[in-house]
Formats: sequence, structure tokens, C-alpha cells
Amino acid sequence: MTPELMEEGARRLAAKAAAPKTGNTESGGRQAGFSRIHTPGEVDVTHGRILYLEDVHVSFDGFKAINGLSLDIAPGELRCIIGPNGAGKTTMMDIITGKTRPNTGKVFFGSTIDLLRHNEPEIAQLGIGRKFQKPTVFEKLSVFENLELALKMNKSVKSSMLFKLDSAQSDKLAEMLTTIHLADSVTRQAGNLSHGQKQWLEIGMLLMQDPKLLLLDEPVAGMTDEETARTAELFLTLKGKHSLMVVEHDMSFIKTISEIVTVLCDGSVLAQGTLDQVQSDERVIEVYLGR
Ligand SMILES: Nc1ncnc2c1ncn2[C@@H]1O[C@H](COP(=O)(O)OP(=O)(O)OP(=O)(O)O)[C@@H](O)[C@H]1O
Repeated sequence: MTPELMEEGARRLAAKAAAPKTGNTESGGRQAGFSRIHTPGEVDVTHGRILYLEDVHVSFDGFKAINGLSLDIAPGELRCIIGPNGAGKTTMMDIITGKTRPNTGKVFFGSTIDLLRHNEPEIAQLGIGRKFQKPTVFEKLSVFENLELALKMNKSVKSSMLFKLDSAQSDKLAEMLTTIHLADSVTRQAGNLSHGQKQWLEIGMLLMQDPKLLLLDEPVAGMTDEETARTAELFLTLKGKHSLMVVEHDMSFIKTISEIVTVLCDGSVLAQGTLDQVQSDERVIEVYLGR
């Protein structure tokens, strides 16, 4: 992106921010998401859940990796998932994203989309983004080019070759650079970013595709304390606009971002509540310290 384009984008954003608010929309705007009338193609969250798992079971060669797992997440919620090694956290994410098929159980996106009827690419198209632990950005491309590419990813080969950012997309990209703390690194090659910056860039790439639900697997593993703190800030700004499921072992990070924490153990929910509540739960203490 040229400095002129960046400046133009910044000007447009400033003008947008300064424009008088138009008040409530007919539907009540984002605040009224729960009571909005459902339209086809949208995720129906009128029942107050964006993700719903009920009594899910998965066995690998007779070993019950997921064993009667039930949980749900509200729209806009930032849910933290913790649990000892082998608890089933990754397998749960594999099920939600269509990578692993459960033997039995229900997995719904909103109240109408049965995720078990969709494959991995379809689930991504429906609006479920996943961030694996290791950053996977295009190392040879600049920060800007990575984000631009993320916008192109939804397009066909032909339309992606002809793809040119329109002004709304330029604004979105400029806004994203600020959100992910990379506004000063627009032209830097992604391969030269720090580990934390690469993670933010990948999160930015996912966000460019407007996911409704974002699954994040150990997002702060390997980050410095400062990067971890900035990631916490980032997640707190995303909550509300997106629903987030964060699997993490770093308890101080969880403490900064969490509202409800779900503890998985042996493939099902062992405890759920605030971090203080689950940390003082005898069963949780037993699985973390007693093994
Ligand atoms: N494809 C597979 N085949 C056989 N066993 C598997 C497979 N995938 C997972 N498992 C087993 O299922 C259990 C749950 O694994 P999973 O990776 O989901 O746990 P986790 O909570 O993500 O652990 P960690 O915190 O170590 O990443 C483990 O005992 C694991 O060895």
C-alpha cells in the first residue's frame, strides 16, 4: 500500500468516525441481534447461541477422545477453554470445523445450521474461522499483501486475478492494520515479523473474511509478555463483534480476557464458570495437580 493510499484510507475513517450517528436502524442494529427476524444465509442466533454441541462422542480405535461433550456459546461471547493435555480440546475444534466426524451427537452453528452436514471448506464459508497454534502467513509477502490475499480467498480464480481493492475494502484493510497492531509494518515482509506479529497477522487475515465464530488454539504460546498483553487487548476488542473460542494453557492470559471458562477433561466438560470458580473447584484442582 502506498503512503498516499494509507493517508486516504485514514482520512475516510476519520470522516466516518466524525459523521453523526444515524440512530437505530429499523431492526434495532447490532444490539438487537438476538431478536432480529432470521433471514436465509444468516446464522440464526435468536435462541441466544451461536454454537451448540450436545452429547458428542468420538472414538479413535475404541479410545473415547470425546465422551458426551455438551456446550454452547452465546453470540459475541469470548469463551476460554482449558484442560489438561489430552482432554480433547483440539479434537473438539476438529469436530466444529469438520475435520473430524463425531460418532454421535449434535453440532449446530446457530439454531438451524447442522455442521455435521457440511465439510471443512463449507464450514469455513459459513463463517467459522480457525487459527492453529503455529502461525501460517505467506512469509515472502508483505503484511499488506497477506491481508489483501485474505480478501481474495473467497473469490474464484478468475475474479481473484482481476481483484482490485474498492474503497470500502481499503478502509477495512487500514482499520485491520491498526486493530492487529501492524499499522507501522505495512510493507514489511511477513517472514521478518516477530512470532507474535505473525500471529496477529494471521488473526487479521481470518478477520478480513468476517468470521462469525473464531476458534483460536493456544494463540499466545511462544509470545513475549508484551505481545501476550497486546493479544489480550486485541481479543477484548474483537469480543462482541465476533464470537471467540480460545483454547489456552496460559492462566494469566485467561485471567485477563475471560468471562466464562470451560474446563474439559477426558472428553467432556468437567466444570464451567468464572476463572476463580473453576480454579477453586476440587475436581479441577485434582485433574491439574493430582496427575
Ligand atoms: N487421530 C487420533 N487418533 C488416535 N487418538 C487421537 C487422535 N486425535 C486425538 N487422539 C487422542 O485423543 C485425546 C484427546 O486429544 P486432543 O489432542 O484433542 O487433546 P488436547 O486437549 O487438545 O491436548 P493438548 O492440550 O495436549 O493439545 C488424546 O488422548 C489423543 O492422544
